[in-house]
Amino acid sequence: MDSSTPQWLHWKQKGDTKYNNGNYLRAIKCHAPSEENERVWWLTAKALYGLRRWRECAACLEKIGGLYAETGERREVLERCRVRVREEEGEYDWGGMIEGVRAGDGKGDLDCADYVGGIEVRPCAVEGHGRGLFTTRDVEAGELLLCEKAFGAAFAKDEEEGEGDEETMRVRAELAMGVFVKLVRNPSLREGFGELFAGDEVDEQRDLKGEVVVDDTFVQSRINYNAFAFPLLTSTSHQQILSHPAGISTDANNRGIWLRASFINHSCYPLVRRSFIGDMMNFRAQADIPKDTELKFGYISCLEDVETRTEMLAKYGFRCECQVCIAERATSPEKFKRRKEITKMIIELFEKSKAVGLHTYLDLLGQIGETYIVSPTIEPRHAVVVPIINIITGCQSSALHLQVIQLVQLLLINLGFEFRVTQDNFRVLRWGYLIDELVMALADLRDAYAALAQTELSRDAESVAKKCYLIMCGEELSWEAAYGAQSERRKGDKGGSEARWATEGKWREGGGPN
Ligand SMILES: C[S@@+](CC[C@H](N)C(=O)[O-])C[C@H]1O[C@@H](n2cnc3c(N)ncnc32)[C@H](O)[C@@H]1O
Repeated sequence: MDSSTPQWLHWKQKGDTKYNNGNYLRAIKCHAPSEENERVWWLTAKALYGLRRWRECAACLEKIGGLYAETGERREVLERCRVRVREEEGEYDWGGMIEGVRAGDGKGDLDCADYVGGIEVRPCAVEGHGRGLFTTRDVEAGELLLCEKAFGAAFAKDEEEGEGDEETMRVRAELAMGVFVKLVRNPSLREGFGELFAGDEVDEQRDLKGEVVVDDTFVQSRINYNAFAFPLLTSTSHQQILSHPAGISTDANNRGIWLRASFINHSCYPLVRRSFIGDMMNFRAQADIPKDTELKFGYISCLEDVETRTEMLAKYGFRCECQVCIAERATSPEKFKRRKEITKMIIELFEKSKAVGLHTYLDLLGQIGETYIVSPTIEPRHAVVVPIINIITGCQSSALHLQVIQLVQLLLINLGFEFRVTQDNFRVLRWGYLIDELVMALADLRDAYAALAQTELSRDAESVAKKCYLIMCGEELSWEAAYGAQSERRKGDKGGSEARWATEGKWREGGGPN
């Protein structure tokens, strides 16, 4: 230090350098020893904001406000702190967040706080499952259980610009580098990151003080087990899934890591659904869930067959023994063969536009059902989804509203839902397995009831459809554009449902039951 430099200025300059390098905690330590200097407090407040310590940041700004004249910039940060505190209580401006993602030019780095509702990390009772996320109270289907900002995220370039595997490698490397730099600059974040599952045999280095060394092993071992790809907006990928033949989202090449969400274990029959608005991940309950239940969700697509799922999960170092896997493994090869044959028969009927009545399709769908050895509440009957969706589309084109209603109800039963329908009331009693196609089918149910002037039933069907949409996409605001009165599908475009058939054969207009 130059002897002419006052001590407060020396600490301030040191703190500024640390702050500019993103080393917030050290910045606070440098700034704090100074007297109640306006600029020092302001930098301290900004450092606290960077560390996501909103309440302390607000207290700091209020302190400056009490000592010095107000400035617009400080008022703005104080207001942002207040918004963050409301977010911590579960009050989010979903519309503003969607706008933020759209304005982000391919990046979804949102300035939002985390919300944790009715869940906590606990050790699992099953040996080898480590820790898991459990409900601390009864929760209802659709409830927001977690909204968490990524600890680190890397965003893929546009499809055209990206170069397949090379782009995937770039995104992975960017994520690892971003996490590494963050941990090196902010020692206070190391403990939380270090808590993540890192495999059983990770060889971590310790320094002379016994503290873990932030190196490639420390970062990469945790990224391997906890990071995953995510879309910028799940509402967009929901539409893509419905309109792409193979049901694959083209918008999930970004990669991120979330600390709290990382404690959730896998099941092929998930109880929660994860969705994204930028780098904010939402977990919503997919059913009414009692207190003290372990929440699980699908690490991989649960629509794959059990061999593929087992292979995909092997990279996480475990074999899934959930209810679906157990049932599927116990099903004989003959039953799988029969399932395939019947599905093929249904496709052929469609392709040849044979004049068959709905009862023929219902009979064949029933035969698919007989190839399952347990109830759909245990193992959802995925094999009926594509046929039913296509038969619904066929019925719609012939204005067969009663048949649409019958088919959507059949789909619900095959996915493990239980419901009650009276003359003026349609209510879900038990939530089953949620898939993107179900939202579309429930919107069709709403339209079919409306066409038959069953207004109350149409309203109830829409409310169930909207709840499913909320669970799948995280928010309801985009519902109107996707399925509302002004949406393309209400104007005649059925959201590409015809293309769903293309996985096995091609659906043609005019096919289906008569
Ligand atoms: C993202 S972590 C989940 C949290 C982890 N249980 C913990 O204690 O930190 C993923 C790891 O959890 C374990 N795991 C997750 N789901 C499992 C399941 N269904 N059966 C057995 N182990 C599971 C596996 O070791 C997996 O690699």
